Formats: sequence, C-alpha cells, structure tokens
Amino acid sequence: MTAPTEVVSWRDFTMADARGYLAAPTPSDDKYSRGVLGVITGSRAYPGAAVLGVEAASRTGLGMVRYLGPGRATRLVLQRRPEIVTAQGRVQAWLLGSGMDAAARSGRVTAELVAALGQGHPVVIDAGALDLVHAGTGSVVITPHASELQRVLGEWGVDVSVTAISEDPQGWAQRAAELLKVTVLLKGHVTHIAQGTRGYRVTAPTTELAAAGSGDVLGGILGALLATHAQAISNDPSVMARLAATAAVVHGLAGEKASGGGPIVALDIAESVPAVISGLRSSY
Ligand SMILES: NC(=O)C1=CN([C@@H]2O[C@H](COP(=O)(O)OP(=O)(O)OC[C@H]3O[C@@H](n4cnc5c(N)ncnc54)[C@H](OP(=O)(O)O)[C@@H]3O)[C@@H](O)[C@H]2O)[C@@H](O)CC1
Ligand SMILES: Nc1ncnc2c1ncn2[C@@H]1O[C@H](COP(=O)(O)OP(=O)(O)O)[C@@H](O)[C@H]1O
Repeated sequence: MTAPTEVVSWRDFTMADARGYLAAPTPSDDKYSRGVLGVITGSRAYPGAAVLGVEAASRTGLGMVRYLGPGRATRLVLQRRPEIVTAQGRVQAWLLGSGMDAAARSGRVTAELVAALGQGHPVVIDAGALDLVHAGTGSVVITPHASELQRVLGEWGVDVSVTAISEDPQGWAQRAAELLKVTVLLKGHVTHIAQGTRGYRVTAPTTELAAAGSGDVLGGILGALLATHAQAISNDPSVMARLAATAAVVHGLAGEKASGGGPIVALDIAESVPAVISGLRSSY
C-alpha cells in the first residue's frame, strides 16, 4: 500500500470546535430521547476496562448505558454504578471491545459483538473487537493505538511496522480510514482522526494520560457522544470524525484537570469529565 489516494486536509480540532457537540439536554428530553449506549466490553482477564468505559460514558452525559458484557465485569460495573442497566433492549449506539482479547474471545461473545455490529447503529470499536471491523453495518469509528493499528492493517493485508505508523501517524490513519471505510482515531500524544477527506489532530495537554486504562476511558467518552448524536450521524455521517475529535479534546482536558501537574489513574480522568464539559459549554 502506497500513498493515500485522496487529498486529506488536516487541521487542529479546537476546544471551540468541541463545544458544538457538548450541548445540555433540552427541557423536552427524556432518557431515551437523549440516547442509550450499549456496551460490550471487558473480559475475565480485563474486567476493569468495562468499569472504566462505563464510568466515562456516564460522566459524559447520556440517557442510559446498557452494559451487556460478561458476568464478573457486570458485577463490578454495578458495584461502581448502580444506574447502569444490564437488561437487553434498544440502543442508539455501541461501544465494543475494550478489555477484550480477540484471540481469547469465546464464540458466544464474538456472536454478540457481530450481532451488535449488524444493527446499523454508530459503533466505537476498540481493542479486542478490532478484528470485527468488517462486520460493521452502521457508521464505525475505530480507536487503535499504533500497535493495534498495525494488527488491523495486517489482517487487511497491509504489512507495516509499529515504528512506521508512529513516524507517520497522519498518513497511516488516513490510509486505514480509506481501506476500512471507517473513521480512524489513532491514539498517541497527538491523536489523529481521519475520515474520508477530513483529518483532525488533537494534541494532549498532559503526558500523564499515558497510563493503563486511559484509552478505555476515551472509548466511553466517545461512545456517549455517538449515542447522543445518533440522529446527527444518520443525517451526516461525517459528524463521526468531529465527535471522535471532541472525545479526544474532552479526554485530554479531563486528564489535565485530574492531574493538576501530578500523576493520575484512569478513573480520575473519567471523574473530571463533567467539570470539563461544563467549562467547555460556558467558555466559548
Ligand atoms: N484495567 C483494565 O482492565 C485494562 C485493560 N486494558 C485492556 O488490555 C487489553 C490489551 O491492551 P494493550 O494495549 O495493553 O495490549 P496490546 O494491544 O496487545 O499491546 C501490547 C503492546 O505493548 C507491548 N508491551 C506489553 N508489555 C510491555 C512492557 N512491559 N514493556 C514494553 N512493551 C510492552 C507489547 O509488546 P510485546 O510484549 O509483545 O513485545 C505489545 O506490543 C485491551 O483489551 C485493553 O482494553 C488496558 O486498557 C489496560 C487497563
Ligand atoms: N505520551 C502521551 N501523552 C499524552 N497522551 C498519551 C500519551 N500516550 C498515550 N496517550 C493517550 O493515552 C491513552 C492510552 O490509550 P491506550 O493505549 O488504549 O491504553 P489503555 O489500553 O491502557 O487504555 C490514549 O488516549 C492516548 O492518546
């Protein structure tokens, strides 16, 4: 695979840009009109990722989270967040794969992920569901780090090293978006979001974000944004890239706020999200 075929115009996605996707609910809203996020994340090996993504989605603001992952993770999610619904039902968007390992996934979990991908809703595909990107029937955003993107590209017949991706994240995010026909959010100190002919950069305001579970929190933030903007995505699928960039902006600012110059753990990032959204709503 050589140069990307389409000309992509890249620009920095700003806090003012993000604000447009963080509106408060209106007086006529109810929990269902705000949007429900279905979540299938976590595993026996990584149950904590489920807790982190659900916490982050809840803190980003949406009508409801339906968590439909494995048993142990379900218990941990409910211990942390009794608001979460674990019954099957209708959703407006999905968050899939954080805290899963594609190689260790059971046939049953794979079938559940494929069924969710087949519903035509907007989907965040992370970590251990990235191998199922071909099954997406709605608008899809994938959220790999460089080594996950290398694995995905390998599965699609593109041989590239992690070093090469890290040296040209813009180019590889763009190539992957073209090849897979999805929105790509490639994580790093600078996060690159590519979709069609658009590209957005978001530079993290703190390096403390480089910590275990930080990406699981990002997935939750983005999942909530997809659920609350499902109609906007249906009207204009290019909104996916701007929602992904908004999630990266919120994630970065939440990490910065949680840090205050010191170290953080991933849950601190999620807990700082409401204050960051409040600040963004009132600042511009
Ligand atoms: N609380 C939770 O539940 C959490 C759950 N999480 C979940 O974990 C799952 C796996 O995600 P991941 O990104 O860690 O794994 P992966 O994509 O395979 O890349 C691994 C790369 O890193 C490297 N590597 C490993 N160890 C290294 C070392 N000591 N020093 C240096 N390099 C080292 C390794 O290289 P190698 O060892 O192969 O040489 C490989 O290249 C995923 O589902 C995620 O959601 C996480 O979010 C964390 C919190
Ligand atoms: N050096 C860095 N500076 C700022 N942010 C970083 C840095 N390295 C990684 N990040 C961010 O931290 C998060 C890490 O996500 P990920 O690699 O999926 O980790 P995990 O799987 O442990 O959640 C991503 O949002 C990424 O953009």
